[in-house]
Amino acid sequence: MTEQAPLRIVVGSDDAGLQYKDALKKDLENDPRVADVVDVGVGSDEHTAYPHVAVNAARLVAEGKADRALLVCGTGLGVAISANKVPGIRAVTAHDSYSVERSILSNNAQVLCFGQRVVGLELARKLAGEWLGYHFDESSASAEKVAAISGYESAASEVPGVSC
Ligand SMILES: O=C[C@H](O)[C@H](O)COP(=O)(O)O
Repeated sequence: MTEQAPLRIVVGSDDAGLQYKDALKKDLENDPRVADVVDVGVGSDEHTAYPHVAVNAARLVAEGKADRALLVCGTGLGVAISANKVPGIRAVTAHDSYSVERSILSNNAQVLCFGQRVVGLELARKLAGEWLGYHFDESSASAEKVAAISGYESAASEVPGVSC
């Protein structure tokens, strides 16, 4: 297996995901597979709504300033929907081991989202640890399908009013 470069990770949450975000951040900071952790908020006593935090995090990934983002809100849904508005970003919500694995190996998703009101903290920590161990294989059969997603994205931005 090829040696993987340590990952640069962005973490973010709204106030509903703050406790998990801080716990996961601590784990990531202590993980040798992680080179750097950037926290885009929220901090305690901060109430920025999830779309702003998620888009800020996703933009760092899209701009190449980070490799992946780990986002938390109440359900993990709002942060994923918001992050997916950033061109080039594939964000998923996943609360089970198989989906977390496939989010990387099938979908090359750069953004993983958890719901603090949905999944237990220890499971979220375990899943985040597993997530770090997966890397997309550009020579796999999945690569063509991921490229097709990107193709639809550029087609939609080039053709005004496209509906399919
Ligand atoms: O998806 C949204 C999140 O769960 C958020 O934390 C809570 O959003 P709400 O306050 O609009 O329910």
